[in-house]
Amino acid sequence: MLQRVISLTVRDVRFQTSLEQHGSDAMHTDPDYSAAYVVIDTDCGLKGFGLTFTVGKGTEIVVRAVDALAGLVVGKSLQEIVSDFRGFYRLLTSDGQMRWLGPEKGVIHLATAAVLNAVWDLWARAEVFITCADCFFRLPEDQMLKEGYPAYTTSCAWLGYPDQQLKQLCTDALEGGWTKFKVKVGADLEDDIRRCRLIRQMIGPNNTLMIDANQRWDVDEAISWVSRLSEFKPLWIEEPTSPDDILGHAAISKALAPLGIGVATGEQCANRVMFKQFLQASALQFVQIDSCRLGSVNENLAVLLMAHKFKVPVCPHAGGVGLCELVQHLILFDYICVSASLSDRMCEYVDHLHEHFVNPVVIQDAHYMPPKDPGYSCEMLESSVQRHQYPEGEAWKAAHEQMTKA
Ligand SMILES: C[C@H](O)[C@@H](O)[C@@H](O)[C@H](O)C(=O)O
Ligand SMILES: [Mg+2]
Repeated sequence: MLQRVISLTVRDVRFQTSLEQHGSDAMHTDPDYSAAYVVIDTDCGLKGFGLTFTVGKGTEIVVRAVDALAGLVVGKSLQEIVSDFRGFYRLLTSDGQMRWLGPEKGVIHLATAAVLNAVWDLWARAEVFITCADCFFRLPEDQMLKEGYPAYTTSCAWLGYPDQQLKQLCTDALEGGWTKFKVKVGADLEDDIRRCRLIRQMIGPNNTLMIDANQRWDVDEAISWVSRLSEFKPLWIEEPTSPDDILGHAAISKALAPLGIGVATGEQCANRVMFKQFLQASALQFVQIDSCRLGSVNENLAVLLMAHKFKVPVCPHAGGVGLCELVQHLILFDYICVSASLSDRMCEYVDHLHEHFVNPVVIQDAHYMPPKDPGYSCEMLESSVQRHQYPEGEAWKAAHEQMTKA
């Protein structure tokens, strides 16, 4: 058997996280964590699972884009794909007609990520992975197996959470061994001051605080707003302004450096070319790769190598639905094969929706423990997919009925 791809299906799967304000921030006030979920079937029965993350409406557009790319995958053998993976990547991103939709940005690139994530999953399941015998790689690998990769939590302080909930979640997280916390900011300065003060008081001076504005400000506004929050000693301000404004980020970085605050960005950084310029312009101090925004493992590896060259730490964006499951592979690769450093490095963790995965992430003592099952860890439980498929799944039918009653 050639492991030839015989079909590629994609489904629109959405979770009603907005009901309880999970995932809310200054720009995305009612996110329903969602995925365009891809399954690749091969002639030998082996399957590959992939997804890209979205926040609700519009997932159907990503689904259509995946459908449009499917013809480039179906009929190919896995061998044909991986023996020239660069060529295959270019086939998906450089189709003479479809590249007009990007190139390598927006909906079409999210779709590319979903497809390629499934191809990587298929490849990983097909191969018996050979552990690196080389003693340099061996050491970091053993360390990861024993201790795991350090994580930080964003789950305590979504923007829509009331103070009481924030306090409770923070207390629980501290008890659970968490030492690094991210707080959403950017909608109202007085609220931010109150919430940051509360969290800083609870976590004490030695734990780490990060703040995230999700692109809410102009450049000057970002500098003055964050300066007002500097007394709470955040390690970074994340996405202070438009994700495309490289020189704006450089100006913010320069202005905040004397306050000891770095700039982090990447969850909406369109592609490796943008990352290259961010790095060249000293516009970020923390690289936040994203497993679904960039073109899967292929493009993320390019960014990891560039970050290493520029000596900028990588702290991946995760959370959403399935992002933790995916990105743990990338950050482990970064540590074992590229950076071998944990200095200023940590991977985001968000405590939602893991129960819908066949092999959910394992967190121990605020660390990601290396996944043991073959593949890219984003196979969802079929029962969850069916229940949450939009709009026909039971979860959505029930929601719709409730809305029509009200
Ligand atoms: C809408 C989402 O929850 C975002 O708020 C989230 O990705 C966030 O920016 C993060 O850094 O985790
Ligand atoms: Mg963010």
